[in-house]
Amino acid sequence: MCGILGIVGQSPVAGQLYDGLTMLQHRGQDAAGIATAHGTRLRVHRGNGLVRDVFDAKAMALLEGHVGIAHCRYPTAGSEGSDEAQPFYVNSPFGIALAHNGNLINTDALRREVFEQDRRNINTGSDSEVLLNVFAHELDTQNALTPAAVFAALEGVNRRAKGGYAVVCSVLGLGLVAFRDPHGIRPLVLGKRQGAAGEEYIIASESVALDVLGFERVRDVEPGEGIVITDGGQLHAQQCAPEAEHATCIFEYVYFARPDSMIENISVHKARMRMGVTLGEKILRERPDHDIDVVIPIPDTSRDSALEIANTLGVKYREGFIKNRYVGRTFIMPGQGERTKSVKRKLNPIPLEFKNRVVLLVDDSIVRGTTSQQIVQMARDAGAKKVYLASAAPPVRYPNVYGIDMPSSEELVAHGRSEKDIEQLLGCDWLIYQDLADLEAAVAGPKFPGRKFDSSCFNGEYITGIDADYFDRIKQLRSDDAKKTRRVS
Ligand SMILES: O=P(O)(O)OC[C@H]1O[C@H](OP(=O)(O)OP(=O)(O)O)[C@H](O)[C@@H]1O
Ligand SMILES: NC(=O)CC[C@H](N)C(=O)O
Ligand SMILES: [Mg+2]
Repeated sequence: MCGILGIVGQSPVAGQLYDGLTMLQHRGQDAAGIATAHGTRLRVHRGNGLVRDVFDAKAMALLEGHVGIAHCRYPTAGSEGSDEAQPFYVNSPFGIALAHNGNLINTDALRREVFEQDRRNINTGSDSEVLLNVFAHELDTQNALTPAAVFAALEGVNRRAKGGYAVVCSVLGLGLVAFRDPHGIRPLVLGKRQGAAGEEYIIASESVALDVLGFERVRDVEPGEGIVITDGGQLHAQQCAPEAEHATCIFEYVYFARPDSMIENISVHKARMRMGVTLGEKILRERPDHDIDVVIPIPDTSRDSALEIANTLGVKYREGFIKNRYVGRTFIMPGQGERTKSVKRKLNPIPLEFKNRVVLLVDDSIVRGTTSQQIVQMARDAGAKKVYLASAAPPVRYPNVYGIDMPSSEELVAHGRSEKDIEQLLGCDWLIYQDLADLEAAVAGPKFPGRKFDSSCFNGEYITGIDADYFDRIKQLRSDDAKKTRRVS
């Protein structure tokens, strides 16, 4: 998952883009970049690393302009190289920089089309560079640079691109353009702020970026909608795709987003708390006479649901694992070796919370099982009498193809295994998963009962439809083995 944002301000925006990007760092730790529009030039600075590593004072000073976009990357396509850091830039038409969160599922076909029909070269393995060139071509055919021309171009993009995409672009001579795929798989939110000379706007992956910069949340960008905010601060919005089923990725609520974000008018924090209540109720249904002494979260993301499980069970909640604040998120690290090593460096137990107790460890999700396998052992080593494990999400059995890098089902611990098999593999005394219907109801909450989500990694139902051979192709390109081979060669 990547983090994206764009700002149209009345004063230089580079510093604000930097601050906003640090609020989205949890969405991508591999690379970061900013592009600003200044007169007739688009200034771009990008590179591998965390936001704080990529930018220094000199780079920031060059990022002049009152309009700009920013990106932090968690790769799902191409390589991890610095040439695939975003924003991407094309000089024709007009000069466009683009930042993309998501993943296209027809990249290969589009790449061929772009080369053969649109006569554009794609220089990297990135799906986002392909998307930029599709947009550039469609805008070029409009022979105008107006909001109406952009909306017509976006109709073309939405016809051609398939998959998950939330996008911000800086178009020289016009302003900021944003759009979201017709199903609204990836999140995108619009905010505004009163400047001295009128309104200033922001568009970002998550509302936390708005909070820190003093923008008020206006609304989500609608699925299939295009938004143009001109350099002068005029906002234009139009639907650019035929109506399609709205299905935001449920994994945003489970793991990706920060709890202090609002996505589609749902508080991520509250959604996670409700997941805890429903899972607590399931535990009580399955084991009314349970012997759990203490509920312990596996920090960070599981905390909200773990607390509510404890409240529902009427059992103590204890922070038994202390997180090293200088180690990032392990799941979005690129290689399995690094992920495995990082769990130990990241989480350390406080033995007195485990000694002679029956502990219920709670995680938000179990994907490859990297975290849970080690944590269960750590709990035993710390003296736990019995170790139970609860997952606030159902078993992840299918690849994600819309912006989460889990391309190969064989790498998923739950793939092809029963819950009993997984319990054994993870080495716990009892493993309990949330049911999918409960997860969906918990996220929808009382305000949006029956709301539909993209839950493909749990049920294998892909909202865009998917070619039968797609999974084999991405497995060859993006499995951990394929990445390892690429790094060595
Ligand atoms: O089964 P796995 O493949 O290990 O993946 C799932 C784990 O990875 C994530 O934690 P992460 O360390 O990325 O971030 P967090 O600190 O936000 O929980 C998630 O919260 C689970 O703990
Ligand atoms: N996680 C994402 O949103 C990734 C964006 C894009 N597919 C890339 O790999 O750079
Ligand atoms: Mg975690």
